[in-house]
Amino acid sequence: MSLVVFLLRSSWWMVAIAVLTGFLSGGSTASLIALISRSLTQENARSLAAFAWIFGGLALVALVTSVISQMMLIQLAQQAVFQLRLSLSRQILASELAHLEKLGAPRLLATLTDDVQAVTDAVRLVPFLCIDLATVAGCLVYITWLSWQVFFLVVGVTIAALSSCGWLLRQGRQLLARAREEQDHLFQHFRTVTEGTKELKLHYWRRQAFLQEDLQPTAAAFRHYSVRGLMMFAITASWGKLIFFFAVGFVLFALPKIMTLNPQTISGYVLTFTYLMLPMDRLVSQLPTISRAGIALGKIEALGLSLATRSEVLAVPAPPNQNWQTLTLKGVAYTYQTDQDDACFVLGPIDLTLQHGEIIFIVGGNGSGKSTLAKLITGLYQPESGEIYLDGQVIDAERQEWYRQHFAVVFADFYLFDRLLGLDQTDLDAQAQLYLQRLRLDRKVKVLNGKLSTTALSQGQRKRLTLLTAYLENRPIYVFDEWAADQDPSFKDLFYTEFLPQLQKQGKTVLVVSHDDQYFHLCDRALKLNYGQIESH
Ligand SMILES: Nc1ncnc2c1ncn2[C@@H]1O[C@H](COP(=O)(O)OP(=O)(O)OP(=O)(O)O)[C@@H](O)[C@H]1O
Repeated sequence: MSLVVFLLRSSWWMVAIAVLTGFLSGGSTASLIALISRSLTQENARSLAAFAWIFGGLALVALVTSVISQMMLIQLAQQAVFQLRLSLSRQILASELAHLEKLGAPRLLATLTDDVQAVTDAVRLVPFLCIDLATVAGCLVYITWLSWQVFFLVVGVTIAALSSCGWLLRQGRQLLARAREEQDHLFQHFRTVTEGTKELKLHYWRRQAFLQEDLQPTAAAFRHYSVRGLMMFAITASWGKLIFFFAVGFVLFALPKIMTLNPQTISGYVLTFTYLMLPMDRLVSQLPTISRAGIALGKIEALGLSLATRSEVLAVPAPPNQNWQTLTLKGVAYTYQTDQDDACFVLGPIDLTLQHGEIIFIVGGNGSGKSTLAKLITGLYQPESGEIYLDGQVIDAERQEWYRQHFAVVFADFYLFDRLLGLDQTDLDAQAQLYLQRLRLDRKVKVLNGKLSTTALSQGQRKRLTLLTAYLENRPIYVFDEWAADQDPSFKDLFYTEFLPQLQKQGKTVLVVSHDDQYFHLCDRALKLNYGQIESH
C-alpha cells in the first residue's frame, strides 16, 4: 500500500481539494517566476506597472492556495495516522488469542510503535512535498511554453535520471526492508532488557553474553542494512543532482550554439532552473523517509491481513445469564502448533460438565494443561475440535463474546489495570473500598473516581488487587489460575476457607487451578489433568 493510497482511503475528497489547491499554488509560483523573468527584460513603464499588479495577484493566489492545501493535508495526514493507530489496536484486540500468542508481542509492538511512527514521519512531509511537486510541474509548463524543444530535453533527462536511479532506489528500498526485519528481532531483545533487568543485573557474564551475542549482532545488522540503504539513497540524490546540473549547463552553454535563443528565453531558463533546485532537492532528500513509510505500510498491511484471517465476530454482547445451569464440553481438543511437530502439546479430547454453583479444582503437574483448559472453558481459545454448550446452547462464533461475559478470571500472568474500567456501578468507589478492606489493602490503596491510588505493591498484594476487579465484575463464573501461589499462609487460608465458600453462597461457580493439596478437600470436585487428559473427576 503506498502513501497515496493510504491517504486516499482516509478521505479522497480532502486529497482532491489539497491536490487541486496545491497545483494552483504551484502553478501560481511558476507563473511568478515567468513574470519575474519577463519583467527583467521589460523596459516599458506601463507594462511594468501591469506586471506589478499581476505579480501581487499571483503572489496572493500562491499564498492562499498553499495555505489551504497544507491545512487540508495536515488534517488529513494526522487523521489517517489517528485512524491507523486505533484500527490497529482494535484489530489486535479482535483477533484470536492463540493467533496473537503465535505472532508474539515483539512483532505487534514493533508495528504499533515503529511502523506507525515511520508512516507518521512521512505523512508529516506530504503537504510540503505536494507543493514542491506542483511547483516543479508548474515550472515544467513554463519551460515548455518557452520552448518545447527544451521541454523534451528536460523530459528526456528526467527519464534518463529516473531509469538510472531506479536500480539504486530499488537496492536502497530492499536494504531498508531488511533493516526493518532486523527491527522485529531488536524488539525481542528490548523486551529482554526491560523484563529481564533483574536477572541481567545480577549476573555479569549473563549480561555480557546477552549484550554481545544477542543484542549487539542484531543492532549491528540493523545498522549495516540502514547505512547501506541510506547510502544508496544518498548516491541517488547526488546522481540526480549531477544530471540536473548537466541539463542546466546544457541549456546555458550548449543550446544557444545549437539553436538561436533570445536573452529573455535564456534568463527565463536560468531563473526557472535555479528556482527548481530547491523543491527538487527537498523531494529527493525525502526519498528515504517515503521509502521507509512504504515498507512500514507493507508491514502494517501484512499484520492487518494476518489478524483479519483470525478475527472474531464483534458485537455488543447481551448480559450474561446469571442463572445458567450446565456448562458442557463435548470432545473438546486443542493443540499448540509449534515448529517442531513432535513437541506440540495436545489437550483432550475432553468431555466434561460443570454444574451451576460448584467449586471445582483443576489439579495436575506442571505443563499438564490446566491453564490451557481454563482458556478453553473461558472461551479465550477456540476448540480445535468438539464443542462447548451453555444450557444446551452451542457456543459458536456469534455467541463467543456473550459467552466470555460469564467469566471473571485471574490468570497466573495477570495484568493489573490502574483504573476500574468498564464498570458502571453508581457507588463504585464505596464498593471498591469495602472489598479493599476484605482484601486487607485498605491502608495501602484508595479508590477515587474508579482510579486506584497506586499499583506499586508487592506481588502478593497486586494479586489481591486483582480480586477487587473480579468481585466488582460480579460475573456468574469465577476462575482463579494459581491465585494463591504467592499469598502468605494466613491469606491463602482465608482465600480457600472463606472467599471461595462465600462466592459459592452468592450462587457463583468457582474453578480453581491449584497445587495446594492441603485444601483439595474443600472443593466439590477435582479434575486431575495428566499430559492433557483428564485422569479423574
Ligand atoms: N503459548 C504456547 N505455545 C506453545 N505451547 C504452549 C503454549 N503454552 C503452553 N504450551 C504447552 O502446553 C502445555 C500445557 O501448558 P499449560 O500452561 O496449560 O500447563 P499448566 O498445567 O497450566 O502448567 P503449570 O502448572 O506449570 O502452570 C505445556 O507443556 C506447554 O508445552
